[in-house]
Order: sequence, then C-alpha cells, then structure tokens
Amino acid sequence: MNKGLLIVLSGPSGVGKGTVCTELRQRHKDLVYSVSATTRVPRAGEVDGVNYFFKSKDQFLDMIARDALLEHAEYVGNYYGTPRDFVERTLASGKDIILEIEVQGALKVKEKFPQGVFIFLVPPSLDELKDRITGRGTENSDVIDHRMSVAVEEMNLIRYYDYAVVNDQIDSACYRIQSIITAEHCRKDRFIADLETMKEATEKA
Ligand SMILES: Nc1ncnc2c1ncn2[C@@H]1O[C@H](COP(=O)(O)OP(=O)(O)OP(=O)(O)O)[C@@H](O)[C@H]1O
Ligand SMILES: Nc1nc2c(ncn2[C@@H]2O[C@H](COP(=O)(O)O)[C@@H](O)[C@H]2O)c(=O)[nH]1
Repeated sequence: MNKGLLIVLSGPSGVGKGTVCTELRQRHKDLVYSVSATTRVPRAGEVDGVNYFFKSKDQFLDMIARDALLEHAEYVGNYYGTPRDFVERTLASGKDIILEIEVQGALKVKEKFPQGVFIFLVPPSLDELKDRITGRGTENSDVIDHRMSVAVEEMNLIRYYDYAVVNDQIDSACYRIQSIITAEHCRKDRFIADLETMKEATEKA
C-alpha cells in the first residue's frame, strides 16, 4: 500500500493558512490534521489538543530532548513544533496528513521528507496581509509589527517550495490546493513503488 502524502502548508502569519486548512478539512474528511505543540498562550476559544497542545517551556524542551518532534522552531518569542509519532503513524496507515507550520520548520521537514508536498500560501499583497492579521484581532500592535517583518523575510524563501498558491479567495485557494493534492496522488513514482511491492509479493508466493 502506498504511504499517505505529507502536505506542508506554510506562509506568513495572517495569510490564511488556518482558514484554508479548516475549509480543506471540511471538503476532505479523510485529510488528517497535525496538531502542533506550542509554548504560546491559548487565544480565546482555543482548545488544548484541538488547536494546539499547549506546553510550558520546560515541557517543550523535554519533547525536543526526547526527539518527540519532527521539527520545531522559535517564532516571534514562542516555540512551535510538530509531534513526530502522530505524523509517522498517519503516513504509514496510508492517510494524507497536513501540517500548517511556519517557514523555518517547513524547511526542516523538507530535509527529512523531501518527498513531501510543500505549498506556500501567498497573500494578494503585504497591505492585505497586514489588514488580515490586524482584522483577526488576536495580537497587539508590537506583535503584529514583528510578524510583518518576519513575513517579508519568509516571502524570500518561496523558492524552496514546490507550489505557490495565492490566497485571494478562500474557495479559489482551496480549489488550487485540492488540484495539487490530486496531481500528487497521480505521480508515477508512487505507482512504481507499488509495482515493486507487488512484484516482491508475487516472487515470494
Ligand atoms: N481569502 C481570504 N480573504 C479575506 N480574509 C481572509 C482570507 N483568508 C483568511 N482570511 C482572514 O485573515 C485572518 C487570518 O487568517 P488565519 O488566522 O487563517 O491566518 P494564518 O495564516 O493561519 O495565521 P497564523 O499563521 O498567524 O496562525 C482571519 O481573520 C481570516 O478570517
Ligand atoms: N515550525 C512550526 N510552526 C508552526 C507550528 N504550528 C504552528 N506554526 C506556525 O507558527 C506561526 C504562529 O502561529 P500562531 O498560532 O501563534 O498564529 C504560524 O505561522 C503557524 O503556522 C509547528 O508545529 N511548527
């Protein structure tokens, strides 16, 4: 059986990763979402184990020491990381999994899983990006300025991704990502791998 696809959805803060990911999961009930660990304090309405696994700094450092994270990064004063075991088990079961993570972490995942599908979500403009982060109303103006300055740096790293998708309209962005996932499922190397497994099974029988 083919392993599932590891899909990384990345891009600057406020571009709409969370919004697009939620919509994709509505459309594809079998798409598994990787819940990250973070030391950030929960926002109003965020639930532990659903939005994030909220950790103290010591707990997070312990996860790093136990090699329990596939990747981690420090982003605007907090740690964020992807629990490794859940990703590996999901892929082995043949299901697709989506990671919604920032750029440093995405590039670390790419080193370990070059066969993953790396998608950069692009804002229609930097002004629109700032309007979106501000309009969300979850960060103060210092944090927004910090996230915007990081965003400019992150945009320079698009070249390391497989795809760039503009999030102009949520529906159009989701449609483009759905098309990418469909195309990636049809890559010939996935079938060649299956063929090899089939041949081995036939030879053994
Ligand atoms: N296509 C869009 N058009 C207009 N507004 C959008 C669009 N996509 C998302 N938004 C809005 O932009 C704001 C930021 O979206 P969201 O929280 O999904 O971004 P994010 O990339 O996940 O941010 P972060 O990385 O900080 O978690 C939200 O208020 C959301 O409703
Ligand atoms: N490298 C990682 N980045 C992550 C992970 N989970 C979320 N994120 C990204 O962090 C920023 C800030 O998130 P916020 O919830 O505080 O707005 C954003 O870009 C997220 O996508 C992770 O496991 N690893």
